Amino acid sequence: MTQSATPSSAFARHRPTFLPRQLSDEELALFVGAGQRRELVAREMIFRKGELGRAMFVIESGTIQLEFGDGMPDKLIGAREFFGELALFIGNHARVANAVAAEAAVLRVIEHAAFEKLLQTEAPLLAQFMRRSFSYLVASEQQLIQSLKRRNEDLMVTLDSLRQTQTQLSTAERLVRTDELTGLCNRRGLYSYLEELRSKRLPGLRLGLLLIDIDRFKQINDHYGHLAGDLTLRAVAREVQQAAAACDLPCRLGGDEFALLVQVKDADELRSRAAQITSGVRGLRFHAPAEGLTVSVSVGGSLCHETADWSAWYSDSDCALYLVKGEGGDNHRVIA
Ligand SMILES: Nc1nc2c(ncn2[C@@H]2O[C@H](COP(=O)(O)OP(=O)(O)OP(=O)(O)O)[C@@H](O)[C@H]2O)c(=O)[nH]1
Repeated sequence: MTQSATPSSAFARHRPTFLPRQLSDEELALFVGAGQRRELVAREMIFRKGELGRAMFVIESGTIQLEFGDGMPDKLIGAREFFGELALFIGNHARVANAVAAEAAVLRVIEHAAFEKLLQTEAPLLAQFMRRSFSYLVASEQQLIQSLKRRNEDLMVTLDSLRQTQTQLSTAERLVRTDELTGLCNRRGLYSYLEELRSKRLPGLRLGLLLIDIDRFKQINDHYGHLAGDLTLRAVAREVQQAAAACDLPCRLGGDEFALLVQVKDADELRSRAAQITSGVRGLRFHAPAEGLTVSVSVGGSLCHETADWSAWYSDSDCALYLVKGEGGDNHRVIA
């Protein structure tokens, strides 16, 4: 490919693509003879995108920059090349790019009337010129379609990786709120649940809090080992989970302490949930390494005052739990 005139240093930095569109000696002579000479200084505008054109241009010397915009790369064209020909082929054609002198240049401007005249006197040469010109335009369109396809593919890949990141983020967010050992919500999960509690309330139901603490859990660890302790925590977590309805939140607050935040009709329903947990845990049976182990829990509960907050609810239920522990555990007590 023969390159056009050297672009100025400003253009060398963001050098656009060169495209071969050089006229033959005969075509050049024809257009130089028929066109008006126009001299341009660097950065002089020839036409703007969207303007209706009625002339084509042949470059005798210098470099012209075609700026298509919309993220398309600019083109630099030079001596013996031409541009703006669609205005003559189609008539009143809106320019598809800005044309600006990249450096001082000399053009031949072929107006509509001059072109019509050439069509009559130099038909074979013009037919050859037009054929070549159309082939070039078709090739450019195909190039454009290819580049749009590539851009579309790149966009799909970016979208895909964004979706993956989104999934990873929501997985990470879920993990941060989940207790690893039992799969229940952890304290952080409980706090974010409390922030949205208002939107989760069901009409006509009271809020109740049960605190569940495993009795003498340290002894279980000491006697049966830490693994058996973990099995116990998982088994108790399942019992707490089973006592929860869809609108309730079972969670592990830490160590051997669990909580169940429920929405119930009254204190009796809260008591029956507490009883379900104590009897469920009492009935647990284990395989090795916790064979022979029996477990019990103490459950303290209270109905939550609507105007109070978590720390007040916790403190009320903890008082009830303290009473059960003081009486030897394996029981429940609900303060209404
Ligand atoms: N296996 C196991 N043990 C844990 C875990 N987290 C805390 N613990 C143990 O749980 C025990 C809790 O002991 P305490 O707070 O004295 O409670 P307790 O022995 O149940 O005493 P009471 O509540 O008064 O009956 C400690 O020995 C902790 O090391 C855990 O994730 N796995």
